[in-house]
Order: sequence, then C-alpha cells, then structure tokens
Amino acid sequence: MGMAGSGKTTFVRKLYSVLKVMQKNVYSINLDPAIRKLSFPANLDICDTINYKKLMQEYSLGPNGAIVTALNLFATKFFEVIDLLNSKQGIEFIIIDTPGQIETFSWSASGSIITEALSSNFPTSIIYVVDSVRTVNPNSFMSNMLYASSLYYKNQLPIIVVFNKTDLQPAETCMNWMIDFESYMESLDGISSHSYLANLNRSLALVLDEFYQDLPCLGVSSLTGFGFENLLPNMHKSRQEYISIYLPELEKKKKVIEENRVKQEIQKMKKDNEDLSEIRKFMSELRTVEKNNENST
Ligand SMILES: Nc1nc2c(ncn2[C@@H]2O[C@H](COP(=O)(O)OP(=O)(O)OP(=O)(O)O)[C@@H](O)[C@H]2O)c(=O)[nH]1
Repeated sequence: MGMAGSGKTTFVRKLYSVLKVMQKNVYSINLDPAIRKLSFPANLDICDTINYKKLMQEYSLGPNGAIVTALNLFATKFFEVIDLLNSKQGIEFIIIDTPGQIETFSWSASGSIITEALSSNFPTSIIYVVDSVRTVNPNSFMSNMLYASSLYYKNQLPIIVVFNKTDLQPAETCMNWMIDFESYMESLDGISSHSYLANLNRSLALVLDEFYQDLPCLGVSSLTGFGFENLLPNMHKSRQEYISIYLPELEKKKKVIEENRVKQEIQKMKKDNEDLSEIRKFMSELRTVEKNNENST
C-alpha cells in the first residue's frame, strides 16, 4: 500500500522479478481496477473480471466511486480467491498491488474484507511504500507516517515502511527523523516554525515516537533494485512476528466474532420462539371465538 504515485506498482514489479531470479514460487495479484497497462505479470488480475470503464459509464460513477464499486464486486468473490490460493501447491510468496487511491482500499469495507480474508489464511504483512522525493518535506513525511500508523493500528498486522525512489533522494534524512526526534524538530524550524501545521507536526511527532520503535524501515529503488536484498530478511521477520504475535490475537478476535454470532443466533431463535408463542396464543383465541360463534348459531 502507499499514497498515489509512491511507486507501488513499480515496487511490486521489482519484488516479483527479484523473487523470480531467486527461483521462488511467487503468485501475484493486481487489485487496482483502474490500472491502464499492467507492468508486472499478474497471476490474478481484477481487470480480467471487472471492466472499470464500463462500470463508470453504466452507473455514472466518478473514478474513485468506480474503484470502490469494482473492489466491492471483487470482495464478494474473494473467498473463492482464497480457495484458489489454498489449492495451489508450493506458493512461497503472494504479492498484491493495491489501487492508486489508497483510501479506496485501506478505508473501505471491501479492503477490510480482503485484508481479513488474507490475514486469517496466510501470514500477511503490509509493505507501506513511501515516495522519498516528496517525503523529504517534513510535513509530507508526517502525513505519510500518520497514514502508515493508521494502517498498522487498523489492520493489526506487521508493517514494513519502504522509502522508495532512493535513486533520486536518499532515505537517510527521513529514517533519521524516526530515531532522532530533535532532528525532526529542527527540520520543522527550518521551514515554518510558527505555523499551525508545524505545531501540529511537533505534537504528532511525540505521539508517533512509540510507533517508530522497532518499526522496520528501509530505503529502496524500485527502478534500480537497490535495497531489495535488505527487504527479504525484513519480510521473513514479519512472517515470524505474524505467527508469534499477530496470529494469536487474530484467533482470539475470530473466537469473539464466532461467540457473538452464536449469541445472536440464540437471540434470534428466542425471538422466533416468542413470535411463535404469540401466534399460538392468537390462534387459540381465534379458535375459541369460532367455537362460541358456532354454539350461538
Ligand atoms: N526514479 C524512480 N522512479 C520511480 C521509482 N519507483 C517508481 N517510480 C516512478 O514513479 C511513478 C509512479 O510509479 P507507480 O509504480 O505507477 O506508482 P503507484 O504508486 O503504483 O501509482 P498509482 O497506482 O497510480 O498511485 C512512475 O513514473 C514510476 O516510473 C523509483 O524507485 N525510482
């Protein structure tokens, strides 16, 4: 996941080719219905089943509305995708590219359904792709980090922050801001020390300090391949964390959901029984009235 234009698709393409060169068994999925030309070989492509342009025309939708609708349609079939993935032998990596407009996936019902379906079946982690060129501005850096933290706390899955495009802008400045609070404060002083935004970002930096602790982050270039050798150990670490920390939590959550579902069903059955006894009472009254009427005639 990542903000529009951060380089998600280019990153997926590079990761796919790096894994293929290592002779890994990779399965790739494109979930961006609005992509014009797919630049990586996708085993499964949302565009094969959903025609984004047609959706816009038929339902008079704007670009984002059509992405959300396409994802909704796809989400209804996602359990079949999970069955398909489970039936494949020997898959080591499943890489998924998400739509350009991040909120259409990260804050939509369909995005949650897809993420939950994946994470309850496979060790799952989020790779959050950041555009290093834009993020060298401390305000843009803060919006990116807020987004990354909201994804982390919402999904409760391991997350790796990848500063992309390091061939144009090294990631060190941003990565240093995460470990050295003072250096981030100084960068804000440099651009807009008394603005509301700078003050807000100072407070947010304090809040995010805990999020930054132990957060795996690294710089890569999806064009040149720089840094990808450091990505794989991070992905393995995320997998281990998923199994030891996140999976037990997911299972607890699943148990609570299941218990609630059973409780709801019991409630419904009780309600049905009550309705039934009301009907019985009514029928018996009706029969008495009928009998009285018969007697009087
Ligand atoms: N120099 C450089 N350019 C990159 C890199 N990664 C991506 N780009 C460029 O950034 C632009 C956007 O890349 P995409 O991969 O389409 O980004 P995206 O996040 O998938 O875009 P949307 O899905 O449209 O939001 C393209 O012009 C890419 O060539 C990189 O590591 N270095």
